[in-house]
Amino acid sequence: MTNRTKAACQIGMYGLGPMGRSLVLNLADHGYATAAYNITADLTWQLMKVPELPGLVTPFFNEHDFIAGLKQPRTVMIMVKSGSPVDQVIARLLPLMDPGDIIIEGGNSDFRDTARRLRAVNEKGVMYIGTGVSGGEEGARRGPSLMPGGNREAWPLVKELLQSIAARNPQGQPCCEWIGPEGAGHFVKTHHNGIEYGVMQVIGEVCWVLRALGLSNGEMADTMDGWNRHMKAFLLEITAQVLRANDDDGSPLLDHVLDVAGAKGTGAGTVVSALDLGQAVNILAAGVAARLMSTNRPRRLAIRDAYNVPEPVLSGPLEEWKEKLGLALEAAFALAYAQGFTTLEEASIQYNWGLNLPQIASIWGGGCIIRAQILNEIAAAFTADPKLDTLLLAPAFVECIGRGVPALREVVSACVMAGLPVPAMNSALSNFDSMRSPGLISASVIALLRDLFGAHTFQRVDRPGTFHRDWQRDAAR
Ligand SMILES: NC(=O)C1=CN([C@@H]2O[C@H](COP(=O)(O)OP(=O)(O)OC[C@H]3O[C@@H](n4cnc5c(N)ncnc54)[C@H](OP(=O)(O)O)[C@@H]3O)[C@@H](O)[C@H]2O)C=CC1
Ligand SMILES: O=C(CO)[C@H](O)[C@H](O)COP(=O)(O)O
Repeated sequence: MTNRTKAACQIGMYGLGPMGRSLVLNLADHGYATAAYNITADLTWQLMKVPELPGLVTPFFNEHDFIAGLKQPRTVMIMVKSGSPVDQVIARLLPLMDPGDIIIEGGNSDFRDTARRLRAVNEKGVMYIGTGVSGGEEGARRGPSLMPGGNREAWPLVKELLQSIAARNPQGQPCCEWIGPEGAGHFVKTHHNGIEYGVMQVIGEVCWVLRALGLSNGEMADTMDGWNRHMKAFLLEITAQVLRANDDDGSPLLDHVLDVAGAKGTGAGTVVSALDLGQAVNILAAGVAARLMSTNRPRRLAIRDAYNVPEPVLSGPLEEWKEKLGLALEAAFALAYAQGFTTLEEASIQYNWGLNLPQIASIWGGGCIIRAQILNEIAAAFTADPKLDTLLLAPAFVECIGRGVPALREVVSACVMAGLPVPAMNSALSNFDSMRSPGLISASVIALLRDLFGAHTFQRVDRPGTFHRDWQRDAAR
């Protein structure tokens, strides 16, 4: 450590992978003297090679110097692979820190882990913030959406710093506000990713439909751009970008890409934590399951060979298809975002977090991967009615979903008949049909089956209370 840097840094970044490195540069751009450390020196050297590395960035090569290089009370942000690496890093840093210092952990952590870490760190008097960070590498560099939660008393100490590096939404507000206690910040980020899974799967399915209609990649990209003029969704924007990307030989990159989609786990985390809260997030779950099914390619190829099924082909007037698909896409998006927000609302109640839903919509309005015009409508809906039970009852949603569902139904039906899998669009439709059905006969049947085999009782439409039938007596008759 040089004299210039001795205890001079306002924040330390532990972890210089794509996200940590970008956040370091973002912090320096905003005038924050930043200490940078990575467990292996390679990534630190890579950071030092960044052209015109701002003078405000100071690399460190051991943890003692890194912590000693921070102004007190110290603020350390951890940006490493989620899971046990976070625990390992905390275990190494905590003995070097003092009461009043702050740890900000910004990976995609499970919210229960965050609550556990917060308690452990607090025992030493160190404050803990678990923050969601969204926007990928470019977002982290130029302005991410940030979802901090944990020790509220730490918020005034880091608010200015975090808000200064965050994106601004279309209304000019910083995409960073306090989310809530314990693991609330990471919970909200996980569910952001769950929505991301759902809408990415919908987009992928729409691309497949366009391909089955015979469109070239460029035509598909133009179609996305057309829809995106009013949907203003970042994921649609980058879909057009990837559809236009060419390989080195000038051929479309998409045509060379293996049909296997990875997943680091936040989608599954969304589904599990939603189920824990009694929420069925079937559109988001369809996104998770579709990626899982893509991964075993040898098995898929063996099944394809065993059944010898032809590639799906769709036909019909192209302009009509595009119009239907656009409406179906909008409705499926609306249903996916609605599922995400319903779980947030439920988490807020069950965990007593006091989540500010309009504010979360506004934080997601810029910087993050799921930013889109629809978030303005979501913010407006929860502002107009803070007790709104479901977005499906908000006037803007009633209009969008009501308009789009007939088209969604036609698209899903045609795909089912052609053998083109559209699990997310199908789930969106099933979700809507289940929610708007006056009587779910299937549920009544299940209620009786459970009563028959397990004496679980059932309720009646004509009388209050719970009932059990003497099924043995029926059988004896
Ligand atoms: N990439 C993205 O788009 C986004 C990522 N995130 C989350 O941010 C976090 C960082 O992501 P990203 O930058 O992409 O990189 P990775 O998730 O790939 O994590 C890489 C970093 O973790 C460090 N690391 C791994 N194991 C350990 C360990 N046991 N002890 C100390 N350091 C360790 C690596 O150091 P080394 O290489 O030297 O081992 C490297 O600095 C993750 O939780 C990720 O889920 C959040 C939003 C977006
Ligand atoms: O958090 C993110 C975006 O919001 C990360 O890019 C995350 O890795 C995406 O999830 P997955 O790897 O499961 O696709």
